[in-house]
Amino acid sequence: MTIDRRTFADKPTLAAELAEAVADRIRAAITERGMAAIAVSGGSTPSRFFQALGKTKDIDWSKVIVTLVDERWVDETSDRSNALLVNERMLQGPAATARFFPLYSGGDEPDADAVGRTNALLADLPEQFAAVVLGMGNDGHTASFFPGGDTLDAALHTEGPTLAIHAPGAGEPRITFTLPRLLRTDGLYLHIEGEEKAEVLDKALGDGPTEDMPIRAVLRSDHTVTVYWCP
Ligand SMILES: O=C(O)C(O)[C@@H](O)[C@H](O)[C@H](O)COP(=O)(O)O
Repeated sequence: MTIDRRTFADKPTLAAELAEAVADRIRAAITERGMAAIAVSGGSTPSRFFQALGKTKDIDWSKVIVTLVDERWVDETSDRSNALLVNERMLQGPAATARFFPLYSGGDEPDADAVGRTNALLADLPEQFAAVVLGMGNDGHTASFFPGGDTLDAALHTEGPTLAIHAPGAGEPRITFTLPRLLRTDGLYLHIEGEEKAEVLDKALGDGPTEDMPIRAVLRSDHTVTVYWCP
């Protein structure tokens, strides 16, 4: 478990610095492997970071695949859609030529057919992500690894690449990359803002079961986690 905690003065500074770190990972992956894939989180925190990254000009965006670490099971017209957020905030301007792999594949429920359709699309992803950017909820969830999730154990321990998960705190049904798949990444970032989330992170770094705070499975993994935080 290696946690590299970085503190920034404010949200715009954090967004610019995180965008630069992810851009560096993308450029390095393109140089080494000819292409780059990144997986990003939805929610309310990443908007500024998406805009900063999407404006980056010195990336060959046509060699970049963008996907989500998790998605709410809603179509892309819903204001709950993480795909909508990424499309509106990141995949504009220079980044508009990137390919986007959605996790939502239609229908009311992420049933076996629907998840099968998503996983078939994701077969075109490179083996290794250049960067994975996680968020965290105040209940200690990350991606859609929610406390009380009906498939939490499988989400934390199987190859996936994705699976459906339902949880009391999740709102709608979710689809999420599994943790083993997300850990196949060059850079692993946790983007959190505000005092409350710093306290949640401190608690998660302490002793206690993973099921209570699933972010612990990430923090206790072999991968270095670089935390980007600002007040
Ligand atoms: O789709 C989602 O909800 C997520 O990807 C989720 O894991 C998110 O990162 C956290 O819930 C933090 O969300 P906020 O940034 O809104 O606090």
